[in-house]
Parts: sequence; structure tokens; C-alpha cells
Amino acid sequence: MSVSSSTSNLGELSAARYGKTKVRVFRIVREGKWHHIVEYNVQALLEGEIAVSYSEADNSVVVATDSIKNITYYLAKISPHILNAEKFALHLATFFVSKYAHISKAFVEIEQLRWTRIHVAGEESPEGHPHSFFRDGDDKRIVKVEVDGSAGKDKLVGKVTAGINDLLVLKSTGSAFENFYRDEYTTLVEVNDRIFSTSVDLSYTFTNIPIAAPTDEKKLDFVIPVQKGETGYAGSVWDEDVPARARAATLETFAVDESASVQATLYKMAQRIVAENDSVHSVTYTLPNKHYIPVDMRYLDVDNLTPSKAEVFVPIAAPSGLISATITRK
Ligand SMILES: O=c1[nH]c(=O)c2[nH]c(=O)[nH]c2[nH]1
Repeated sequence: MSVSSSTSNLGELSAARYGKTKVRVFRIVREGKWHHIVEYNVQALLEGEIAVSYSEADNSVVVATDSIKNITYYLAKISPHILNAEKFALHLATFFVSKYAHISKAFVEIEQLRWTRIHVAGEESPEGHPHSFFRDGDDKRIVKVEVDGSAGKDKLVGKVTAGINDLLVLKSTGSAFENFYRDEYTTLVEVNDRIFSTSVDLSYTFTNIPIAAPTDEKKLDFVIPVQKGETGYAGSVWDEDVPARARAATLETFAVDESASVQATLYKMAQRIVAENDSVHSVTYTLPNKHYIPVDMRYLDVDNLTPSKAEVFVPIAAPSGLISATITRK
């Protein structure tokens, strides 16, 4: 049988999800002379009764990805949560699932770029300049939200993961790698002093959040039911200090740990995040081990290999180690 004549029934659609990616949004919130700004790259994908758009070329079930983009900008304008990526993502995902009867799940991912207030010497405010900012790092805050309406549009479930990507760090000592498994393939020498550099990818998950049906038809904002005698979930996802604490835990643990390995330092970072953030359920780090190789200068009779004499290194772009683990609250 020819390939072109066999396209009918050999396969069936087993997964389908679509939407818009890389929606770039910049938003100013003005509070008198104080401006607050965020810059997001947003991805919003939908699942639901959309199979016929693939299998029958029936576009009547397709909310155009262009409309998904328009809704993203509309909510960036009207959402009270725009300055908080977790809440904005929940609002956006709730909007899609509530607005469209045939859409059962929405997946929103936000990458937040860094903008930090400029400090001007001699100016009064310790918080920095009211409307001038700079990019103080390539790391991004990452938020991933799923809103699941498959149990009913008045019984939504919000699943929230957040974290950091591309946080580049390096320490020039306080790192060793010894006593590893040795066999006929081992050429690596043990070292009690080496450079440790990695580009941190971190994500932490929160306990799932029940979401009631939105009460406002136009905004379709999420509503968190607060049960009697409970503080609700306001202390969990909405704890706006979790990102700062997780970043500090990552940087400070990296700095002070006498590292036995990337694995052992990773574990300590994750334990600190679990210890400091009651609402965090699990923590995942993915850490490339970015190698720095001391240059061999023995041919010049120069010692650049003894750890205490190693001063000139070649940063190796590839290959790198890649160490990952998830630590889950007991
Ligand atoms: O911290 C490390 N962990 C490893 O698993 C590993 N493997 C390796 O070659 N060097 C290192 N360093």
C-alpha cells in the first residue's frame, strides 16, 4: 500500500493541546509617582473537546490562538494580579476554562524577566528609583499553572509550580569530588579543591488549590473558597516571599556549602526550601556541572595543575555533567 492512501484509520488521536506561545507582555502599574513593572513571556495552551479539529478538519471547536493571545493582553490590562506571575497565570487559566464550555484544561506558563529598580547615589528612597530599572541578571522566574475543569466548571483544581531558570553561579573553591566509583573506564582524578559552576534550574510545587467558579462574568477571575476555621490557601501560593526565599536558599547554600558533589549540594538546597516554605510540596533542581579545566603547562615547567597552583582554566561549554533530583516533603 502506498503511504498516501493509508492515512485513514491506522492511528487515533491520543493527545491534543494547542495555544499561543511566546506572547510578550510588558505592563506598567502606576501608583502615583511609583511605577511597578513586569515583563512576561506567556504560553497558554488548551485541552478539551478539540479532537475533530485534528481528525475532521472541523475548526468550529477551535478558539483561535490569535484569540488566546488577545485574551492574554486583555487580562494583562484588567487583572488585579498582573504583578504576581502565579496569580496572573491562575487568572488566565481560569478564564479559558470558565469561558469556553468545551475547554476542560488550560496550561499557562510564564517566564518573568528581571527588572530591578536603579539605585541613585544621594537620592532619598532606599527602595530605588520610582520609574527607572535595569536588567540585573539573565535568570528568569518560571511559573507553570494548570487549571483542570474536568470534574466540573464549578469545581476547578489549580496546580501551581514555580521556580527559576538560568541562574548562573560559580565558586572558586569549597568544592571537592572524591571517593567516586572507580573501574577500568575511570580516568577522572580525585580533587579536594575545584571550581564549581552551574546554571540553576529550580522548580517547586504547591499543594493543589480548589477554585470555585468565577463570580464576575467579564473578568472570570479565580475564587479560592476559604473553609471555616481555615486560613485558606492564601498562605501558600500567595506567599509572595516564596520566590525570594527559594532564590536566597539556592544562592546562600551554594556559597557556604563545603560541597562534596553537585548531588550533595543540590540536596541541601532543596532541603532548605522545604524547611523554609510550608506550602512547598516538592522541589526539583536540574544542575549542569559546568567544567573548568586547569591548563597543563608542564611542558613549560610551570605548575598549573596542583589544586593550590591552578589559576588558569579553560571553561568547557560541552559536554557538561547534568545532575537532577526531586525532594518531596515527607
Ligand atoms: O559533583 C560531581 N558529581 C558527579 O556525578 C560527577 N561526575 C564527574 O565526572 N564529576 C562529578 N562531579
